[in-house]
Amino acid sequence: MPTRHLTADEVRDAERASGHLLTDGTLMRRAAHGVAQVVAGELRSTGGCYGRSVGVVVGAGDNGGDALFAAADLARRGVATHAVLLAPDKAHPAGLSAFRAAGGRVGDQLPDGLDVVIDGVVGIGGRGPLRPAAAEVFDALGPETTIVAVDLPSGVDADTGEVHTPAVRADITVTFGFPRRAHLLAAPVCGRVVVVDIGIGDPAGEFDGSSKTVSPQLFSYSDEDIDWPLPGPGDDKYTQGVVGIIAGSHRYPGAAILATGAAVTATSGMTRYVGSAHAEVVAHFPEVVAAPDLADAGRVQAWVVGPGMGTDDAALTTLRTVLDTDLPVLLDADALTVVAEHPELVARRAAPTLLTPHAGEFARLTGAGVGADRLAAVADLASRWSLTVLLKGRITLIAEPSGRVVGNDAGSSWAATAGAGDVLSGIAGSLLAAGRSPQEAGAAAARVHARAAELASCGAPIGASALLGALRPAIREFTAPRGRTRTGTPRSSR
Ligand SMILES: NC(=O)C1=CN([C@@H]2O[C@H](COP(=O)(O)OP(=O)(O)OC[C@H]3O[C@@H](n4cnc5c(N)ncnc54)[C@H](O)[C@@H]3O)[C@@H](O)[C@H]2O)[C@@H](O)CC1
Ligand SMILES: Nc1ncnc2c1ncn2[C@@H]1O[C@H](COP(=O)(O)OP(=O)(O)O)[C@@H](O)[C@H]1O
Ligand SMILES: [K+]
Repeated sequence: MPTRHLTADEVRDAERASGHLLTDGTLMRRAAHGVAQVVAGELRSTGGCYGRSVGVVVGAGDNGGDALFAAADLARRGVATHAVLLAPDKAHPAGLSAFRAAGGRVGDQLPDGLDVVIDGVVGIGGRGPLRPAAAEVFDALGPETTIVAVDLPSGVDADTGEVHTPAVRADITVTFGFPRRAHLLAAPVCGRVVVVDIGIGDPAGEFDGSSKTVSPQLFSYSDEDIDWPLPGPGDDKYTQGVVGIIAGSHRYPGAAILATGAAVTATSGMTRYVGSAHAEVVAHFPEVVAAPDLADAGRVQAWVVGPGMGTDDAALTTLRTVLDTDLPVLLDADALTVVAEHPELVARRAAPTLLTPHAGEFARLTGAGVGADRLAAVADLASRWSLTVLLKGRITLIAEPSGRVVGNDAGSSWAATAGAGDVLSGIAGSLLAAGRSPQEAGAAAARVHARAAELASCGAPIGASALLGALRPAIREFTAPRGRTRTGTPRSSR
């Protein structure tokens, strides 16, 4: 099941709906206990709790309350605890009493050599960057100290995921009930995210696209949510969807080879190529059925158009022809530049359409930069143009016109290399041809692409050819245990 990421307001609604659990402090005690459990687990994995030392940085709100109660819990387990109160008059009174009663010490700064420091500066009530006094405390920590953020790393916006400067960089983030948007949108500064059950329910329930639910809605997929198309006993080369790639040129064959190679690798069945790099493509991948002109291409179930195709009149004509069909079309790179000049090309399209811009192409399409709120920006374009938009980056966001957005954290940044986008377009195009919706195709492609980058890299820089080379082992991780159901029902139709 996809995981929904809530806004701060939705979290507050969920907490309020829990009634007395909020007002009598039960939620905070459960939250604090969850934080203490995670910190204790961390200490146990490196030698045990007793005699270890933990610091807490405490702000003016309930986030600081969570941190103080958690530290009190740890103090009772034999951990030496030290607190810095950033706003001494406003520190959570009951939390502070519990902390002192458990033997915790309060000072102006934290001692050196702490095992763990708990960030209880701000949570969902935080606005803007970490203030200087708090930044000073975190800057003084040595690299050996593990930072555990309560709810969110302070200085990170809960809803947009904007990482202000300065902001805490956490090793672990412990949150309550449901992940917030920032846990996905700002994943690289959250570290490992642990969601503790504190007994509250999702206020919006299942997303139904109705106007009562907030829009956009952000989801993330687990590996189990990826439904990769596999050939069945009744399949032949045509039944699984034929993808057509229009990319690259005789002078610049790279994009053609990378996109076509990715399509060949991603699914079984057939890949067609159209363009002046046909000879180079076939030399690399003899299984590709290639033609120089669109008129001779043969039938396909989805088109990928754009990487390295140029932006001249011929490109415009080709684009118009492809977009006039009722087939799914993925537009990338040069095709996006052309569409930015000619938005009428996609305006009346009813067939599935997927745009895959990076930030620069996105700015060309909208006339404005992506800005700090990437989620709002991508959802807005998808809704205004009534098509699916995949915004590339470390966190890839795939937005449908309905306001449903799927995000994928690549987990590493090795894919930030020239030509990696061509590979992504080939993967996503072949999934479109296999009948996946643009959002499903984009989400599955982004996930497998990111995994391939990690597998190819193993800690060293890679080029796009290496990423393509690791695509098959990456896909295998998503298909191996889930090829068959016990009743023979295809998974995609359940
Ligand atoms: N409401 C509840 O029942 C629960 C709340 N919980 C905790 O409570 C937090 C929310 O508490 P609050 O609403 O009190 O808000 P926070 O504690 O997140 O922050 C609000 C306080 O921080 C100050 N502040 C805002 N931005 C700042 C900045 N950049 N630097 C320094 N100070 C800043 C504000 O003036 C305000 O005093 C959650 O994130 C969670 O940790 C948990 O205990 C679970 C239950
Ligand atoms: N910092 C990053 N971390 C992880 N993945 C990234 C990062 N930057 C870019 N990517 C991914 O790498 C690919 C780059 O695509 P693109 O910018 O179109 O490159 P090109 O046009 O050279 O092929 C996309 O899949 C994108 O999501
Ligand atoms: K925090």
